[in-house]
Amino acid sequence: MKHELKVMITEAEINQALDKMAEKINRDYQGVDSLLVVGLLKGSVLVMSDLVRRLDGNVHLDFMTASSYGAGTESSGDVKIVMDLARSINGRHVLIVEDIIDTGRTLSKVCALLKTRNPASLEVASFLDKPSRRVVDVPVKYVGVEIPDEFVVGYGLDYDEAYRQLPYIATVLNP
Ligand SMILES: O=P(O)(O)OC[C@H]1O[C@H](OP(=O)(O)OP(=O)(O)O)[C@H](O)[C@@H]1O
Ligand code: HPA
Ligand SMILES: [Mg+2]
Repeated sequence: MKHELKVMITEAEINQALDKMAEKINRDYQGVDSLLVVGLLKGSVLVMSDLVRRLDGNVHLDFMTASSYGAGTESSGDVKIVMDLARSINGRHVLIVEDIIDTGRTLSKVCALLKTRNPASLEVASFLDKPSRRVVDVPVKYVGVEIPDEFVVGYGLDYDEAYRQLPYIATVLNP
């Protein structure tokens, strides 16, 4: 079936939001000798690459794969760590980058796990935030855009793995 998409956030609006997020992050981490940016695959790939290009200082990258949404639009609630980080985060300043925080289950699980590994600091930057859907409370220090309770695709976000490559964010009118 062909999906009908309606643009919610344009490429220009994404870039404006990224500029603001990066400005805050650069201000907060000024003077920190190195920042480890952790992208949660696969959703964070686009925001990760666009955000880190805007960061100053000594930035290192690592990735983790967490997955809870199968083929549908509802989280299974069962968050699996499919691939772990490549290196230790002991004593590191860690910034997790996500495409979206929805129920909060993914970030809650990942933050709890990473906290046990003694980072010097641990914060979250999520491009999208759907606060009305939250089931688990997770502190997100940097948010690009707050959105209403609609299933969105594009800019890393998928519907059954499709549409991640879109340079804008859209709603699916006929899921
Ligand atoms: O706040 P939550 O309700 O947990 O939802 C947010 C998470 O769900 C999506 O990932 P998904 O598990 O679908 O994997 P993906 O990143 O590979 O798309 C999205 O990328 C976030 O990681
Ligand atoms: O709105 C969404 N779209 C795609 N994936 C998601 N994972 C959580 N929420 C969403
Ligand atoms: Mg994800």
